[in-house]
Amino acid sequence: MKRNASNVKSGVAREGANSLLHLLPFARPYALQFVLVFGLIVIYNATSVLQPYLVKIAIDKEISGPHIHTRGLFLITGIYVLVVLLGVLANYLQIVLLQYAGQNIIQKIRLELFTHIERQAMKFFDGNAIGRLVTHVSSDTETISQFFTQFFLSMVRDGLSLVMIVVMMFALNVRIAFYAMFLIPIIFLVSALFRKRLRIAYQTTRTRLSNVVAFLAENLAGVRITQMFHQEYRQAQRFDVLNRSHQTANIHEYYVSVQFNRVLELLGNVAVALVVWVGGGEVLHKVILFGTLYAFISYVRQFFTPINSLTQQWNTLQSSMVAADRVLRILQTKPAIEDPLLPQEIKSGLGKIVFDHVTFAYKQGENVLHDLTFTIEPGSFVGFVGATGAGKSSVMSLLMRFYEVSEGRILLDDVDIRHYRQQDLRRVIGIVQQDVQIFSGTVLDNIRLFQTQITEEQVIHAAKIVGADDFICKLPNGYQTNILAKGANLSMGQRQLLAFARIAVQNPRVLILDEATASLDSQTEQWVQRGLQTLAVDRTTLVIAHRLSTVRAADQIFVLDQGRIVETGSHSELFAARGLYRQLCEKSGVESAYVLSTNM
Ligand SMILES: Nc1ncnc2c1ncn2[C@@H]1O[C@H](COP(=O)(O)OP(=O)(O)OP(=O)(O)O)[C@@H](O)[C@H]1O
Repeated sequence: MKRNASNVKSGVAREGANSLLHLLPFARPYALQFVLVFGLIVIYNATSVLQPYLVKIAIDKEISGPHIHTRGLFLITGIYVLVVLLGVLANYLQIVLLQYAGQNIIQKIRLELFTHIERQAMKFFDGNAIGRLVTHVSSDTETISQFFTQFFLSMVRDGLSLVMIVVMMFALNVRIAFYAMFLIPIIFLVSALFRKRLRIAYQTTRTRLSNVVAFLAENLAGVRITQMFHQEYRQAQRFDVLNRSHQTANIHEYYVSVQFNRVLELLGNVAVALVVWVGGGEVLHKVILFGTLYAFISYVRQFFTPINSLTQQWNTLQSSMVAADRVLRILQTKPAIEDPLLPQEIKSGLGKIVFDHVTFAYKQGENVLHDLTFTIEPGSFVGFVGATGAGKSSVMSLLMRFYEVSEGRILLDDVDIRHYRQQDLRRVIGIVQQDVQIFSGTVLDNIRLFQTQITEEQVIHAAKIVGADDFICKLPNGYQTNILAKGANLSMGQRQLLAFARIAVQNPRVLILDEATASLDSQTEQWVQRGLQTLAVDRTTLVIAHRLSTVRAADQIFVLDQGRIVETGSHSELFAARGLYRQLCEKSGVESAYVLSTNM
């Protein structure tokens, strides 16, 4: 069992390492910077090991020698200062270059990730929570950059530093060097023991922090519901539990880290004591000079810094591997819907729509639409009605090609929509949903969706057509008014009118209204209806409405039931047929009153 677990673990590590390798091409353009960084690290390390050696020369030759050489002492002090300055400069340049490369690498990975996510079909978003995608684009890329900056830096700088220190010690005196090395196996043993504890502590803290963040994101998004159901106290308690568990993990992480550092410090001091004991004896017996002993003490002290740093880097490596794995998994997910190699131009047709034996399933084997066949004539106004879950929105999603049909085909102006480029298709089909998406920016930006080639005059003209101009002009800065997050400073009806203006600007030949008026009060619904009527002129318009009044004037109404079209006809035909449509009308009191009055 244990073996299995370790096999799984090594498999995960291998995958993580492979993922990091796959991301290396992002670092390739900065190869020169990395080479320069390497050179600068060598200079910096050389200056570090040179410093104790210069002091040794000063002590042995100039201070404790038979003659006092003030000039020599001055010269060595000067060289020492120059060496220190060179080290500082090399270190500074190395950090700047490495950060430059690291930040450029994340910027490129982030852009690639974002554009890749944007190209994905809706199926991808069904399986990947938005919160997680945000984490991948923001913090996972940041973690990967630490691999290029911290991990790479530490491996080269600290690894080289250890080698240089050991070489210097052996060059100075082999016997004392052996004594100084005496503790190395113990240091490695301690490091290995702590590495595991540090890794677990680090991962626990990260996991608990992401729980806190996920809870926070979910709750802030649903804060209205929390307030509506007076759940503030209960949610705060749940948050407190998560927050405390993160606090405990964080304190434990520091505790392990401090323990490790102190043990290392203790071992370092034991090593110094050993060197003082053995080296001091050698000085007394005049085998070595005092300066050499000083240099040894300095090297032993220097020796522990890279060991500490290298041990800590395992955390960076582990988290970079996990992050690289997640990022790569997204980058390697091919969009479920691809454009054809030789796309067909969308000709200026009128917007005829044909569903030809269309069957569709979100999950294989669970069909939600069954063998739908119908034709919508260009410029007509059709309604889709049916109980919740009947499949109305799914029909529209297929027409927009957010999902791919499982069987059959959909034609727009007699061409299978799979022969068009998705961009072209969506340019000629406009959709307005009940929940209007508002972006940060001005009213103008939101209507023209940041397409600056659309002039302000065109935007104003579009707003006038749908009747949005009136309320926009009353806003503090008119079209230049900044809209608050999620359109908080606009009413639901105003947001709908804004969405209509968006459509009017784009001037698509097909218009889809997905329950656009479902939650408006009757006054607002009236002006939204007026906007809609103007918008629908000369366009094929498909409306989904729970309020049947929205579609009673439709040329044709499709009644859906469990993914099948069960009735088709005009309002009066369907009402007279006394089928499902009539039942739906009678269920909604307002509708039946209207319908009955018009039928009498
Ligand atoms: N993204 C999805 N993944 C899996 N199943 C889905 C998804 N979207 C809808 N469904 C399922 O497909 C069926 C049809 O849903 P659809 O949203 O098309 O119905 P609808 O008639 O528009 O309902 P409503 O009026 O409530 O919006 C339902 O059973 C629903 O649970």
